[in-house]
This record gives sequence, structure tokens and C-alpha cells, in this order.
Amino acid sequence: MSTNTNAAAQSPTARERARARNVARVVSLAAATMVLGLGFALTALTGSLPLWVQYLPLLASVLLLGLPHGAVDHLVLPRARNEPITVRALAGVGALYLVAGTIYAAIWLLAPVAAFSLFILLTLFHWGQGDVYALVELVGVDYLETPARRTLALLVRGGAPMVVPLIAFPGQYAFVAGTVVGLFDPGVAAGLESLIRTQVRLLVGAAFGAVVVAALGVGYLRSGGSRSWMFDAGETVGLVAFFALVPPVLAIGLYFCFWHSVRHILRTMLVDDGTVSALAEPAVGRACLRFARDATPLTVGGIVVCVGIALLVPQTPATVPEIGGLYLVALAILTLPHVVVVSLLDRSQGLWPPSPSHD
Ligand SMILES: CC1=C(/C=C/C(C)=C/C=C/C(C)=C/C=O)C(C)(C)CCC1
Ligand SMILES: [Fe+2]
Repeated sequence: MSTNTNAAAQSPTARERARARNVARVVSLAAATMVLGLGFALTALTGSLPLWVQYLPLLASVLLLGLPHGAVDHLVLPRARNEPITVRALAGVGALYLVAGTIYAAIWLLAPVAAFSLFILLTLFHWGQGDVYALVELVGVDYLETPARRTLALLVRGGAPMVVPLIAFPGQYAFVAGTVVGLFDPGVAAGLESLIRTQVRLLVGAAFGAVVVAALGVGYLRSGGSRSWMFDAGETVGLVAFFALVPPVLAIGLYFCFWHSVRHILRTMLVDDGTVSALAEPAVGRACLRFARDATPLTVGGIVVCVGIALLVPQTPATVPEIGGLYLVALAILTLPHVVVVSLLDRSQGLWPPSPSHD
């Protein structure tokens, strides 16, 4: 069997594609502005919200944009490559999820601290690669044409959510790490204190600061301070300030739903002819319905994985932070194969290695 949903619709024209991309640009900018605005406003107005309230955006991501953003992984590669969606292609992605997910679940059970550290590095890479796509394809930056510069941009954009809270909110960082690792090994949580030792934080902070300065500096020299550079620099400063000031559980929840997931969903929409035509009209509602149709079955699958992991962990979660921790473990397990799919998508779309057409 082979179903090509792209073939069913008429192929969009170059003008429609350009219009769809413009709509995607506006939507991603609006969502990013909302993330920063909401985070700063909530923090300024309320000081610090009760912890269970801070968990709400993260927990809402089960249905709201978060899990769904990865639930079209089985469709994106054939669509991006203009190939039919065959049973073979679907089975390949299914097998990838099964094998990578099972191996990673075993690592969580056997070595939870290593599994958590891998999760932080994986998220840094993945959220960074998502933003490199947005910078190149949506913003249209003119200074990321080499692998080295793209790597710097990836480290800046992925480092902001993973590194800045470690420096600004070490206690909460260690608390979240402790609730996650504690689901597997209650005794080990104290060992995570080393994570927040001042020297470690200063070293990591200094390295991240150097990367930000290098990335923005090289971009400035290459672009001569172009509009797209100013946009990139503005987003970077905004993100660093956001993760330095907004309590991290709230900040990560808002960022995951409305920054990373929105951008990736737009990316998946731009490889599907049906949603491209809808966006170009612009019938954003229709594009969203089409995406929701595609993402529903495997969002349900993702929820089943969450339930499976709840049954697997030695400690039954009882509090909101423990439920949040459990959800993070499920996200970690789903993220490993998701990163493989997105990295293949990066290759297909000429983002990695940078193709000359993106210069
Ligand atoms: C919640 C939280 C943390 C970790 C969040 C992570 C690692 C989320 C990853 C989500 C992914 C990978 C989603 C899929 O794209 C930190 C940084 C420890 C700081 C304290 C709050
Ligand atoms: Fe993702």
C-alpha cells in the first residue's frame, strides 16, 4: 500500500509556498513574543507562582502542541523528500521509536543520573537544531552558511533553556533533577548537589557566555549588522533574559509549547502540500485542523507511552513535581528517536551540511 497525501492535493505554486512561509514567519514570531511577554509579565506581577501552577504549561503540553509536535514524525520525511508514504517508511519510523525508546528506557532504569545528563544534552542539541531551522528558513539569516557557524547558533539557542536556569536557579534545577532521578533511585538525589556547585556553575556559565559572544560577534562581522542579525540578537538576548528571570519550570513549559513546538509544527506544515495551500490563503484554522488530524493517532500513542512508563518506574508518583518528573522521563524516551527523525529532516532540507542554496 502507498498513500501519498501530497498527491491528493494540487501542488502549491512557488507564490503560494512563499506566502505560506510568510504566514509561518508571522505565527512563529507572534508565539515567541507571547512566550517572552507572558513569562516576564507573570513573573513581574506575581513574584513567584505556586509550584503546581508553574507545572501547568509543561503538563498541558501532553495535548497542547508538545506531544503532538513529534506525532507526525512518521509523515515528515517522505513529505520533505516528495516520496510516497509507504508502509515500509511507516514501519521504519515505528522500529526506530521502538528500538531507541527501549534502549533509552533501559538506561533510565539502570543508570538514571547518566540518563538524565543525556536528556539535558539531547534537549540542548534538539532545541538548538530547531532554532537553527527557524533562523535559516523562517528568518532568512545571511550569516550561517558554514557548519561551524550553525554549530555556534545551535549551542546558543539550545544552551539558553538548558544552561541559563542552571546558573540562575540552581536550587530548582537540582530539585527537578532530583524528582526525575528519584523516581528510579530515591537515594541518589543528594548526589546531584554537585550539579549546582558554584565552581561548576561558573565554569558552565562562562563557557556559555563565550559561545553567545562568539556567535553574535561572528554573525555581526559576517552580516555587517543586517536586519536578520539584529532579529537573531534580539531573540537571543530575550531568551537568555527569559531563562535568567522566569522560574525554570514555568519557563520551560511555556518555551516547549509555544516556542519549540510551534516552530516545529510550522516546519511540518511547510512540507505538506495540503497545509501549504491552507496557510497560503491564509486559512490557518484549516491548516491546524489538518495538522491535528495527522497528529492525533500518535499523540494518543505518546500518552500510552507515558502510562507505560508510569507502570515501569519503581516509585509511584504522588505529587505534581513527581508527575511532572514522570512526564519528563516519557518525553526523554520519545525525544531520542524524534531527534533522529529531525536530524534526517535537517539533512533532507539541506540544513546539515549547509547546502549552497541556503547561503
Ligand atoms: C523542566 C525543567 C528542566 C528540564 C527540562 C527538559 C530537559 C525538558 C525537555 C523537553 C523535551 C526534550 C521536549 C521535546 O522536544 C530543567 C532544565 C532541569 C530545569 C528545571 C525545569
Ligand atoms: Fe522537537
